[in-house]
Amino acid sequence: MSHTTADPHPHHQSGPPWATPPDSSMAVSLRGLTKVFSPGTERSKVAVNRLNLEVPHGAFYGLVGRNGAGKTTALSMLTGLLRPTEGVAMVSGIDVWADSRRAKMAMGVLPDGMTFFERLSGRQLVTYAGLLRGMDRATVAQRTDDLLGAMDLSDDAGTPVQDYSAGMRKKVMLAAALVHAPGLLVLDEPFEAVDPVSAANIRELLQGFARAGGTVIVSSHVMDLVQRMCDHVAVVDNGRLLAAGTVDQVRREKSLEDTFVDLVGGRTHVGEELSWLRPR
Ligand SMILES: Nc1ncnc2c1ncn2[C@@H]1O[C@H](COP(=O)(O)OP(=O)(O)OP(=O)(O)O)[C@@H](O)[C@H]1O
Repeated sequence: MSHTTADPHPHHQSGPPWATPPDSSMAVSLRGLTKVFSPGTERSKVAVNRLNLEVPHGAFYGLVGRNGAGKTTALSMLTGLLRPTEGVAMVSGIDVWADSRRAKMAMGVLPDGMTFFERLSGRQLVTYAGLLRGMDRATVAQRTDDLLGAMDLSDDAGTPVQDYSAGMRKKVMLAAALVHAPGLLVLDEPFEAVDPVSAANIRELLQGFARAGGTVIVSSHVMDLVQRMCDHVAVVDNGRLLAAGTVDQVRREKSLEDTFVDLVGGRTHVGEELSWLRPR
């Protein structure tokens, strides 16, 4: 039996399967971005399916979708961490997979659930991230202090990252993503496990960055947060883009949460299906 899901492009066009080329005037332009895991096997999975997206410079873009919708996979292909099966990811006119070194210099990335060099202290980790980007020591030292302060980590700057809580790890990784002041920030679930005071500080920092012309892409499950914080939003489900645009265009007159549930469907009537789940 053939597994048609393994091949997202069954018609084998000769040229690329997108109508217009990537837009190099955008902060991010995705064309036909596709990831098939374990192609040609029974476990074959199309995690991201011909994603097209335009992110203008200065946008604060939210990426929302259910668990397993393909957000992390899409962001990993955009940031040079996971090679696409097909399609193009462009950052400020730089093709991420043709010129990944230059593309990576242009972005700050907070990957999902990844911490590197656990034995370094918070200060060492952020310092290392800065030096790795070719910055001079004095500037790195100044920015590291500023960032650790903004993340409420000054008191723990000397503690090894392996002893940090989940929220503290998230914050120190965010500081490491910001230290070289990139034009584009790509942040996977930046507020997960972060306390409300730190979240408010980070939100303010990111909004200031976007107001100054920087571009931010965040993935999140928290619709209320996206509605309040972002000016644009993209909804993905099953690897496909369901809607994208300004938050007001996407949600129209409703709340983003209601629009999201309408778009992706799938509300289960838990009360009926789990009727056994009742305290006796
Ligand atoms: N390395 C992998 N091998 C096989 N399948 C994978 C792999 N990584 C992700 N997937 C599958 O791809 C789909 C998309 O996963 P992804 O992590 O991108 O979702 P997500 O939208 O980030 O989800 P969440 O909100 O739960 O973090 C899921 O069905 C997942 O099981």
